[in-house]
Amino acid sequence: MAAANAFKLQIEGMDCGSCAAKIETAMRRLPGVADVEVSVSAGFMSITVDEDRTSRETIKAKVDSLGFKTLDPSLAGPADEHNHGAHDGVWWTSAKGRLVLASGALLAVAWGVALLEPQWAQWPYVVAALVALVPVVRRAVAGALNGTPFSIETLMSVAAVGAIAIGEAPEAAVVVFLFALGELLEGVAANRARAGVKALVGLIPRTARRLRADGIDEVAASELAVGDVVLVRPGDRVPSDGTVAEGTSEVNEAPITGESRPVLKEAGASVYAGSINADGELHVTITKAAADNTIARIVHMVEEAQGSKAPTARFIERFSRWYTPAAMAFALLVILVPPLLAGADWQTWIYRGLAVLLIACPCALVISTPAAIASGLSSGARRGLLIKGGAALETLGRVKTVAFDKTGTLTEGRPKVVDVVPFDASVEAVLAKAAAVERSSSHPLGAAIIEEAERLSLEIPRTFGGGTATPGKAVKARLSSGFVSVGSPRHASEEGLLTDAAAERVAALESEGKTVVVVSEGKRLLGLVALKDRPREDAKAGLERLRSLGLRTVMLTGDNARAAAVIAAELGIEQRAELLPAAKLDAIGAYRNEGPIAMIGDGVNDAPALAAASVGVAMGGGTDVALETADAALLKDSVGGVAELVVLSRATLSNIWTNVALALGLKGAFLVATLVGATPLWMAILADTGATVLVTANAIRLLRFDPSR
Ligand SMILES: Nc1ncnc2c1ncn2[C@@H]1O[C@H](COP(=O)(O)OP(=O)(O)OP(=O)(O)O)[C@@H](O)[C@H]1O
Ligand SMILES: [Zn+2]
Repeated sequence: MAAANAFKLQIEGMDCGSCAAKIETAMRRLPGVADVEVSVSAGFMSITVDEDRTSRETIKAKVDSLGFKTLDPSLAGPADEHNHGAHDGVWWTSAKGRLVLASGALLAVAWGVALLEPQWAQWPYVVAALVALVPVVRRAVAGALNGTPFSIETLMSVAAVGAIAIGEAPEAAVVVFLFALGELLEGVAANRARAGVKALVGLIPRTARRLRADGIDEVAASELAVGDVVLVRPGDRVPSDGTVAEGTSEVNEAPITGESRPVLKEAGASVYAGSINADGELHVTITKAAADNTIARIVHMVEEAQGSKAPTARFIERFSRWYTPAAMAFALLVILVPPLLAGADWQTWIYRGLAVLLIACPCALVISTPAAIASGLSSGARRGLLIKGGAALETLGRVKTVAFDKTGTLTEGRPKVVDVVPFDASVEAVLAKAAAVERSSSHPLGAAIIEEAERLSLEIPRTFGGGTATPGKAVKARLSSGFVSVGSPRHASEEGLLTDAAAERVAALESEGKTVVVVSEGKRLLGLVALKDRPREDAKAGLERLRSLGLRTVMLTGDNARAAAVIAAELGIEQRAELLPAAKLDAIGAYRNEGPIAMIGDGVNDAPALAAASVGVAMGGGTDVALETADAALLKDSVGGVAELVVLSRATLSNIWTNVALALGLKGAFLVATLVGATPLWMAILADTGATVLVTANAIRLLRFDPSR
C-alpha cells in the first residue's frame, strides 16, 4: 500500500532558528517526502511522507544525525499527558547544558594552567576549544552533506579552527564556550512561552468525584466519560467540560476567559474544565472527554499557532539563507584585500576576518521573530485572546478598519419580544404561529419569539415538512392553516404583504431602535412582532478605545436602517444597515481595498463575513464555533477584547522590530570596531550571543504585557 502519511515528530535541541531550514532542506532531499514544516518555537516537525519509500525510522535517524533528538509524540502518550517537550528538565541536564558546563570547566582548567605554567598554556586551551567544537563540527558536516553547506555551525567551525591555526587557541576556547552558551539561551524565550500556555492544562484537576446511585467514586479526571455526573464542591475546580445538572453557584472562568470575575451558573449552563467553583455545590454532567476539553483545545491551538510561521519569520529565514554565504565571502575579502592590495600584515587581517565570521552569525536575528510571536500568542491565550498564528497576529497589528456584526457582537444577542401588533389575528395566534415557524431556524430573533410564546404558555402548532429559511430575509413553514412566513418588513413589502397602515407602524417601532418582523399567512398579514436587544455592557467603551488607537469602526447589519441608526448613535459608530449576506461581503471587500480590515462576529451565522475580512475574529465565550471558525477568537464576551487583541498584536510587532534592530545594531557596531582592530575575537562572538540574550529577554517581556491598559 503506497500511502502518503502525515505525522508529527517532536524535535529536541532546535534552538537556533536556522535549524528549521536545515532540517527542512534535509527532509526534502529524502525520497517520498511531499511536505515538511519545522517549527522551532513549538519544537516539532510536521511531515507528509510516503512511508514505503522513506520510513519513519530513517527520518528520525536523519534528524538525529543533524544533531537533534526526535521524540515521537504518538509514542509519548496523549498531548495533555505532561508531554512537556524537551526542555522541561533543568538546563544542565540537557545536552547543550552539559556542553556548556564541560567547556566552561575545561576553560577554567586551561586558565589555571596558564597562570601556573604559561609556557604550557597553549595546549589546554586547544583541548578546551576542540571538545566544545566537536558537536559543532559534526553538525556542520551533517548539514553540508544534507544540502545546507552554509550554516551557523560552518561559520563557527571555520572561525574556531582558523583561530587555533593562527595560534589564538585561548580566544578560540572562549569563543566556542560563548557560542554554546548562546545556543543554550536561544530556546529560553520560546520555552518560557510554551510553558506559560501549558500551565493552563495544569489547572484541570487530576481527580473528580463521580456520582453513583449509591455514593461517590473518586476517579481520575482523564477517565471521565461523556454522560458521567460529577460533584463539584465549593472551592473545587471543574474536572471536565459539562453542563450543570443541579445546583447554583458562581464560577470563576479565568483559565478560559482570562477574566477572574465570577459568572453565575444554574442548571443547563455550560461550565469549562479548569474553572473554579466559588460558593455552591454543583452536579455537572460531563459533555467532553479529557482530551476534548475546551482548555486542552486552546492549549493545542496555541501550540499549533506558535508552530505556523509568520510572514516576517519566513522573510528572515529566506534572508539568512543567502546571508551566511555572503558573510563568509565578506570575511574572505577582509582577510585577502588589505594584505594583497596594501601589503598589510596577514596575521592581523586573518584575525579580523575570523572576527567578522563570528559577528556574522545570524542566530539572534533568526530567533528575533519566533521568540516574540511565541510570547505574544502565549500572553494572549492567558487573557482569553486566542490568536491562531503569526500571520493573523501580524494582520491584527496592521488593521485599519474594524467592522462589527451587530447581533450577538455589539449587542448581547438575546433579543426580547417587546411588542406584538395583531392585524388579522389575535396576539396569541401571531406569536404561536411565528414560534412554530421559527422552530426550524437558528436565528436569535427566532429564539426570542419561541421563548415569548413559551413564557405565555401558548400552544405552538405543528408544522408539516421542515421550514425553509432565506438568510437575511425570512423563514417559512407550512401549518395546518396554511403557509406562514416570518421575515423582515422589507421582504414583506417586496412580497406586497405590507399595507400602508402596517408600514407606518413598522416605521414607528423601528425608530425606537426595535427590530420588527412581519408574520403573514399566505397573502394575509397576521401581525408584527417587535424585538429589542441590548448593547453589550462595555460596547461603548470598547469602541472608544479602538478609535483612540486610530482605527475606523463600523457596524454591518442585516437589521433595519432605523433601528441600526438608533443603536449606532448610542454607541458612536458608523453603520451600514439592511445588508443582505452578499452585500455584507461586498462592504467588507470595499473596506479591505483601503487597508486591512478585521471583522468581528459571533462565528455562528457570519462565518462567510469573517472569512472575507483580512482577519476574522469570533467572539463568544469559549463556544466551539468561536474556537473553530475564525483567525482569532475572544474567549470573553467583551468588545474591549478587540482593542486588547489589536494592542497585543501591535506590541508584538514592535517587539519584533526592536529585536531585529538590537540584533543588527549590535552586529553593526561590532563590525566597525573589528575592522578598526578594536575588538578581540572572544568579544566578537558577543555580537551574536549578547544579541541573543537581549532578544530573548525582550521577547519574554511580552509574557507580562497587559493589553487591557
Ligand atoms: N429566522 C428569521 N425570523 C425572522 N426574521 C428573520 C429571520 N431571518 C432573517 N430575518 C429578517 O432578516 C433581517 C436580517 O437578518 P440577518 O440575519 O441578515 O441579520 P441579523 O442577524 O438580524 O443582524 P446582524 O446582521 O447584525 O447579525 C432580520 O432583521 C429579520 O428581519
Ligand atoms: Zn549564533
